[in-house]
This record gives sequence, structure tokens and C-alpha cells, in this order.
Amino acid sequence: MFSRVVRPTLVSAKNFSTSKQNNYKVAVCGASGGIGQPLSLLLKINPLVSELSLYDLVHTPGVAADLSHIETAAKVKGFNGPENLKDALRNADVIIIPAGVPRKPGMTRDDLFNTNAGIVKALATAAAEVAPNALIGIITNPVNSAVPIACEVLRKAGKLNPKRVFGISTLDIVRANTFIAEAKGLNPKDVNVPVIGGHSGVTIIPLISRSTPSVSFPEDQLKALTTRIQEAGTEVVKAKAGAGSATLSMAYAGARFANSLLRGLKGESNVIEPAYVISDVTEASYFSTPLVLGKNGIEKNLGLGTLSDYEKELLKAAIPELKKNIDAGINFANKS
Ligand SMILES: NC(=O)c1ccc[n+]([C@@H]2O[C@H](COP(=O)([O-])OP(=O)(O)OC[C@H]3O[C@@H](n4cnc5c(N)ncnc54)[C@H](O)[C@@H]3O)[C@@H](O)[C@H]2O)c1
Ligand SMILES: O=C(O)C[C@H](O)C(=O)O
Repeated sequence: MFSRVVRPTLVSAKNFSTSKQNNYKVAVCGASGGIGQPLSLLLKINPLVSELSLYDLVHTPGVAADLSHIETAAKVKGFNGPENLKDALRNADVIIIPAGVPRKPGMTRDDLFNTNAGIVKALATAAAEVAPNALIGIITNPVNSAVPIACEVLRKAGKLNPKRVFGISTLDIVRANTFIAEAKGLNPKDVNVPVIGGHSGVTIIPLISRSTPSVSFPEDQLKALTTRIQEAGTEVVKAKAGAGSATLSMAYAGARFANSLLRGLKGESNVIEPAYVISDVTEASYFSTPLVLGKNGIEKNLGLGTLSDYEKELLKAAIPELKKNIDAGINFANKS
């Protein structure tokens, strides 16, 4: 027997409500992309979404027309090009950002910084002006630097609420659940592995010692599984052989995280998701740990919890890399 952790769901049960508000405006920036399109599809079938605002530089009229024929209540609108960005984001409750270039084989996520940093900065600048109360979820890589960029932009505009900006690291948890389930012959839906830290290489820290159900592995298998979880993005980049990085699994993870934000906004209790946020849990000023989500975004940071000796070593290796990534983001936002 093992204690059951409630898996965050992809879409919400229709009738749940403790809030006066039942429906929310969700904006997707980068909605025409490899992640943006399937993510927007999953948001279109979420009953908590009443308005789905699709922003991209290209193709949003077509994506919006296509999705608008689906027999769910969410009203879909497409917004093409920077001149329409503010209209896309205005008064959004939740903004999800998968805008920007993906990796090709041989690249690190940091190699995307030069292109994607400016994109995140422009989107955060518009959000600060027209949707200052939105919950913002950032998918764009490098996440470890992109979240500090967005937060600095909001801070400079006087609009930063540290409880409302999230780097979406959910895919690392989704992968950890899948790989641990495979290794133990379990149904993945019954497995929950917390993953903390950041979202790249050694900054991804799977807490296999805290998996539910409880599992154990010989040291070499534990190390191999940890490395596989840390390098799973690269596994997909290599398999796609130049055609991009994870899109479908990321759309699933992004939809799950967006749904958790919406469930929190509605006042549902016990909504817990790890995400990469402003943090004082470690020496790194941004860090992902399990969070209780609620009406104001983060209700409570649940912190590190107990780590095994092996996980303490992983944490030690992650911190210098995270600090470097965070500094790069903060410096970019403040000098440009
Ligand atoms: N956080 C994660 O776990 C995770 C997982 C997978 C991918 N990613 C990242 O997500 C990003 C998107 O990946 P993808 O595969 O969807 O890429 P993609 O190239 O298929 O799509 C990106 C979309 O962003 C749009 N875009 C570019 N500049 C824009 C701007 N200024 N404003 C609005 N939209 C803009 C493009 O037109 C395109 O439609 C990449 O940076 C990738 O590394 C993160
Ligand atoms: O690996 C990538 O570049 C995309 C993403 O961060 C992932 O983990 O799949």
C-alpha cells in the first residue's frame, strides 16, 4: 500500500467552484508554434477557459479559425503581429508563453538565449501594461534565464508580484513519472516524482527518494535514471533530428500546469505543482519547488523537504549553474 498523491489533471471538472468567477481569459503567446498549437487545442477543451486569445507573429487567424469550430464554450480569437499584442493580452487571467526558437541537435538551451531573451522581454513588457494581474507561465527556453528576465521587466514597470510568475518545469515531472513507472512496471498515472531546481541539465533535480509509491534502485540504476530525466529534452531533440524539440509532451505539460493555475484561481484547495519561481529556499534567487497554488498564484512554497545524500549532491551541483543562468537573465533585462 502507498499513500496516494492526487495527480494534477489536464482539464478541470466542469462543476467545481468555490469562486464567483467560473471562467477565465487565457492568452497563449507563440500560439502558432509546435507547442502553441496543441497547447491551444488542450486549452480550448478546458471548461474553465471562456476566452482563448492566440498571439503569434504568424498564422494566428488560421489557427484561431480552426480551433473555433470545436464544440466547447471557449471563444477563440487570433492576434497576429506586435501591433496586436496588447489587445491579445489585455485583462488576461493567465498568460502562457511558448514563443521563441527551439533547439537543434548539438545546441544547449543557453544557445537560445540571444534570440529568445528579447522575445520574453517584449512579451513581459506588454503584459506589465495591459495584464498586470495575470498569472504568467513561461515555457520559452532557457527557462532558467527567461523567468528572471520577465520578473525584472515587471519589476522595472512597478508591476512585479513574485507570486504570479512561473517557469513551467512540469515536463520534467511528467518525464520522471513516466520513466520511474516504466522502470518499476507501474501505471504512470499512479506515480508522482517531485522534480526541483531549474530546467536544464544538472539544474534538473529529480527527487526519486520522495516518489510515490516509494521506490528504490541500485546506485547505478538510480544514477542512470537521474541522468535520463536530466537529459530527456536532448533525447527528443536528437530523435527529431533538426525538426525541433519536444512539442506534444510539452503541450500536455503546459496544459496540465495552466489547468492547475486555473483551479487555484477558482479557489480549489490542495492544488500542488512544482514551478520555477522567485525563491529564498536556496542560495539561488529562482528555484523550482512544490507550490500550493491558489487565488493569488503561489499560496505557499513547500520548500525542499528532505533530500537523500545523493539528492543533496545533485543540489550542490545545480546551484552554481542556476546562479549563472539567473545572473545572465537579470543582466540582460537591466542593460537592454
Ligand atoms: N519549458 C519546457 O519544458 C520546454 C519544453 C519544450 C520546448 N520549450 C521551449 O519552447 C519554445 C518554443 O518551442 P516550439 O517547439 O513551440 O517552437 P516553434 O518554433 O515551433 O514555435 C515557436 C513559435 O513562437 C513564435 N514566435 C517567435 N517570436 C515571437 C514573438 N516575438 N512573439 C510571439 N510569438 C513568437 C513563432 O512564430 C512560432 O510560431 C522554445 O524556446 C523551446 O526551447 C520549453
Ligand atoms: O530540450 C529542449 O530544448 C526543450 C525542452 O526544454 C525540453 O526539456 O524538452
